[in-house]
Amino acid sequence: MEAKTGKAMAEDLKGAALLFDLDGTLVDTVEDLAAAMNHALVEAGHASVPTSEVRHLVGHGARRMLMRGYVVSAGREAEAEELDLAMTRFLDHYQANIAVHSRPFDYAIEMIEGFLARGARAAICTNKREAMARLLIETLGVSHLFDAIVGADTTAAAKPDPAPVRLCLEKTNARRAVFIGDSDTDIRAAKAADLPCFIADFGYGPITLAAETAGLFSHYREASRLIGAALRP
Ligand SMILES: O=C(O)COP(=O)(O)O
Ligand SMILES: [Mg+2]
Repeated sequence: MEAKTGKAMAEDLKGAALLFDLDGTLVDTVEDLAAAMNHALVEAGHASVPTSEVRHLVGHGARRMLMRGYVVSAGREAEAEELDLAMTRFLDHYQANIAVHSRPFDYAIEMIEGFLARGARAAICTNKREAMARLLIETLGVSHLFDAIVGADTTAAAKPDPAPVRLCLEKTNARRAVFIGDSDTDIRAAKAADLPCFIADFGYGPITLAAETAGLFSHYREASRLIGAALRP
C-alpha cells in the first residue's frame, strides 16, 4: 500500500469540528472567578467564599454564580439591586484581572493544534458572556485557534439549550463534531444538538449524567485518543 502523502494526512479531519466549553474544560478559571466574586461580596460587606466552594458555582453564567455565592456568604438571597451592584463590581474586577491565574489545562492547546493541522476546526461554546470569553481567549493568546466564540448572550438561549451549539456548528462548517465539556449543562446541550459529548473529570461539574456521555477523560492526552477515534470519517 502506498504511504499517505503529507497532504492526505493533513486533511483527514476536514469537515470535523471540536466544540469546547470554556470554564473548567479548556481553561482553569476558578481562581480568577473567585477573586472577582469575592471582591464584589467583600465590597458589599460580606465574607469571601473559598475557591474550593466557588468551583461548584460555575457553569450557569456569572449572575447565577453571584446569586449562589451571595447565599453562601451572606446566608440569604440577594435583593435585585444588591445583585445588580455585585454584578457590576464582579465584571469590573474580572475584566481587569481575567487571566492572572487562568491557564489552559495541560496539553489542551497542543491537542487542538494537532487536530487543526489535520483539517479540523474548533470553536468555544460557553455560558460566559461572549465579550468576557473573547477577552480571556485573546489574553491567553490562543484566539487564532477558534473559528467562533459563542457565549451565553450570543444566541437567544444559553446552554443547555442547543442554540449556541448549533451556531458553533454553523460557524465551523462542521459535517461532524464532538462537544467537550465539564458539566451536566454541557451534556444536555450536546445531546439536544445530537453531538457526542466528552467530559473532563477535572472540571467544575457537577456530572450526574455520565452515562449519557461518549466518555470521561482525566487528561487531554487521553481526550486526544477518544476524540480522534470519534471524528474519524
Ligand atoms: O458559568 C460561566 O460563567 C461559564 O461556564 P462555562 O464556560 O463552563 O459554560
Ligand atoms: Mg464548564
